[in-house]
Amino acid sequence: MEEKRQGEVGIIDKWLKKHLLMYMAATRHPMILSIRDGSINISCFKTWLGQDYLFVRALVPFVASVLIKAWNDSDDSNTDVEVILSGLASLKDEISWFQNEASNWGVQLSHIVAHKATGDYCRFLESLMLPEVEFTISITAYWAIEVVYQDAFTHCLEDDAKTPPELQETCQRWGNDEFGQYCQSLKKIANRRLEKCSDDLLVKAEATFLRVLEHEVQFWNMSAMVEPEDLASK
Ligand SMILES: Cc1ncc(CNC=O)c(N)n1
Repeated sequence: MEEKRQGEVGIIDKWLKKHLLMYMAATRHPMILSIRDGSINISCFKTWLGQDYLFVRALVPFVASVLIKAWNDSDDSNTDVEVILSGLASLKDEISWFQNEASNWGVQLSHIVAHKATGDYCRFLESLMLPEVEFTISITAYWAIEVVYQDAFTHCLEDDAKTPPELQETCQRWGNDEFGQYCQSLKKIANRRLEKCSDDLLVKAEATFLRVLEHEVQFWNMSAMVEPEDLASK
């Protein structure tokens, strides 16, 4: 039987256990904890909003490249393509949400300049878009990118969280059940590919997972910095 027996852990769960500290650094970053306990400085949130808008726009061609790889090499490409396509489609809605949210907070998106962490992360996405990067690697990266936000923002919506009301909608964007299900679908595709790939590819995929976590930590670190113009106005 090829099917995994119930209770048997997949490769990704083994990685999560092995790299728990790194995973927690990305999903329980001080910036997330400050949203959850209500102590967040709103100018950090605004920095994050503008920079994440740039990141999400760069995510579109990356997800499109994952889609093409699913179409070309997946062993179960019908369902894989459908899953990835729904993620790609929802990015359109997400970009509109950023534009609307930015206007509500008085953040001028046309004036946003990428900080180093944003540029580094976008260049990493570009490197993964190259045709020679295998589908197994790119779907693993895609799952990791999504699950960090899903896990982090779900944490901000728990019963005992003191997330400020004006940030709840943001947390809902990534902390809702449907997005949780979506991340599970990506995880299933990635696990299926990882179970049957070569040892060499498995090592590469694990390193890619860790690099996503590092970029996520750097991205939160950057967001937690207050913009110079915000300091000047205090
Ligand atoms: C830096 C970063 N990582 C992951 C996500 C979540 N994916 C799409 O929205 C995001 N928005 N930003």
